[in-house]
Amino acid sequence: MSKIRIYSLAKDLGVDNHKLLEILDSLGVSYKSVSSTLDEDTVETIKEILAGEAEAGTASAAAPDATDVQAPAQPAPATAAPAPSAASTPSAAPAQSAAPATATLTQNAAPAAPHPAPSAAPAVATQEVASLPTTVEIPHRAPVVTIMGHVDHGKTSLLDYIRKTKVAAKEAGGITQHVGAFEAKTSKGRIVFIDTPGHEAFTTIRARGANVADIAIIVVAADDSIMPQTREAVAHAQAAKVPLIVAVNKIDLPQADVERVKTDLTTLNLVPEEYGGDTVVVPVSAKTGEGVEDLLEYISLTAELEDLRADPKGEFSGVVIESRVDKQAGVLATVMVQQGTVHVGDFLVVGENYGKIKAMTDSNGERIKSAGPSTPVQVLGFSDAPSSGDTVKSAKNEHAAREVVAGRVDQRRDAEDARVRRKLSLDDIMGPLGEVREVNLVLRADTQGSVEAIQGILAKKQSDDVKLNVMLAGIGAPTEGDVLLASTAEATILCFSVTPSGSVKKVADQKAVELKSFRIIYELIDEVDRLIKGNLEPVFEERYLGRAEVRMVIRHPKNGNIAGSYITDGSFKRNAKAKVTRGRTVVYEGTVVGLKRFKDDVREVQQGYECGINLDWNDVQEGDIIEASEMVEVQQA
Ligand SMILES: Nc1nc2c(ncn2[C@@H]2O[C@H](COP(=O)(O)OP(=O)(O)OP(=O)(O)O)[C@@H](O)[C@H]2O)c(=O)[nH]1
Repeated sequence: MSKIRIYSLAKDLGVDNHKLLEILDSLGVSYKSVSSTLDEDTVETIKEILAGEAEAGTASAAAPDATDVQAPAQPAPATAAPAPSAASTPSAAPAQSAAPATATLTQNAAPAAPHPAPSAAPAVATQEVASLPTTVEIPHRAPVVTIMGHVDHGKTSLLDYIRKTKVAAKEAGGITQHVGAFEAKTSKGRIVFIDTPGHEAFTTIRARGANVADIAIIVVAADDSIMPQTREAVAHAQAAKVPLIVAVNKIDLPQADVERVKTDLTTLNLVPEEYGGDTVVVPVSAKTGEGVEDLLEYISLTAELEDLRADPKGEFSGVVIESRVDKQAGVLATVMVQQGTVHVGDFLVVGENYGKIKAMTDSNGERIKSAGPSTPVQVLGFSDAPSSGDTVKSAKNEHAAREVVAGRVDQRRDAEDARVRRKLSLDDIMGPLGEVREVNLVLRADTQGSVEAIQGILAKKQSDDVKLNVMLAGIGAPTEGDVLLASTAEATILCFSVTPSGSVKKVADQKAVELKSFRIIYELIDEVDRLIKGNLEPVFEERYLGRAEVRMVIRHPKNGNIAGSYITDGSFKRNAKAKVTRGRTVVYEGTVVGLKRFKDDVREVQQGYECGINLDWNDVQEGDIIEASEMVEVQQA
């Protein structure tokens, strides 16, 4: 017998994937995903364990106890893991979010109740899980998937095929509007596809701090293999830390070469499972539909492992996917519900605007009254079009919505003011101590050879303190996509022997992304050194400034006691550190908060002059010696 994947074995044995993962955990067998393969010995051991459990189950069935209450009275058909089939009726499939233990049990199968994440999962026996109260658990939600890939590799066709076969056809006369997302019903539950260009899901939306996609499908045409935008798509998915599945499309073409794609994927550090890695590669044809069911099943399996949950009863929050202004209807915004439930009539706040939902439609264009997690809805009711990636919250009433908006306006103004006034404190400059700093880079060069050479040098520059992350390394001039990636990941774009176009430079400027071009490799390396240094924690040392003798104490009605002093050595500066000694004892350490010459505030006073020193301390006495010093950054080699 050859190796078998975990999910295939689960299907063969009629048990839940999580059940198998629990057994593997208890056996100490490591796996990366449900599509990891198992060897023959492990399969035999699993079968023995399950047989043992079945026997024990039969015995306990004879003498039922409290944990068996959920077992069906009649033997049920094996529906726990239906084989993917285009013929399966969508309505028969329990929605993933409707997870309560309503699924019929097979003899060993766990109910379709929410499962704990496999890594965190103690090996709880199936029947114990069945007896746990499901009410305390946050229900599962449907996965949100985005499809990305190189131009013409078939993203739109694949989405269209899924939409055509998996979305209930609209009633005649109904108008289906483009809302940027749709829901597919599969034999494994609901899957939500975002059909805005994948880049947007990962750049515009992520740049605003929201993450809308749970899983990325990277489409690669089997006759073309890895292309520049494939690399970009992979980099985006990796930067967003979402699991990715590779769909090798166009396998119906005679020149299709799936094996070549698999080999090429390894150059992106994506090692297909067949080669011992953990990248799921699914051959499909958007034209004939071959493999599409498998792809949907892999999406569901990945979602199951991700253990995606959201509370429909929790506080509502969502993300704007897209918005447009309709001449007749007004502002139409597509919002992905992430938490809680949104209702017609609710007040929503987005950015510095709010609105009351006048009407809501689902992705089929049907009017709906409410929507729960992982549901894309088109909302009518905003007065201004919100931007993609904006977070949407609800407010109790109009008054509360206004208050939230007013608070945000204030906050923005304060932040703007602060940016103008900002002076860095030592803590700001130094940041948290002892952390490994990361320098994110996007690398563009003229040839594969240059890319590899630069990457080789960069690898040697890493240290315990600084990690260099090359988010994307590609051949050719940087693209706007690179800039968006760099902006989200706070990366610097380094170009070697390639020239960025004017439009790319403009976007980089707008997004405040550093874009630097080099013709000499050592200059590029010098820049990397500078970036590394910029990331090193600066070292400061205290440097002596001067000394003053307190000759009289001046009582000031507002500023307290001021030390009328004579600078005997060096100089004094405002904001310098101050140390006061009386005899041999240090009586005060603080800051020179003010310096005066006669009635004027001054920044600095030199040796030989008299001045008033305000220490923001009232106990200064005649005869005290004040010493001033300042913190200076030490240049590191
Ligand atoms: N033979 C074959 N052709 C396909 C398949 N999928 C897509 N195509 C064709 O490939 C071309 C590009 O497909 P699209 O779906 O527009 O590709 P895309 O990736 O969405 O392209 P952009 O939106 O331009 O980035 C079209 O002519 C499709 O008909 C497939 O599975 N088999």
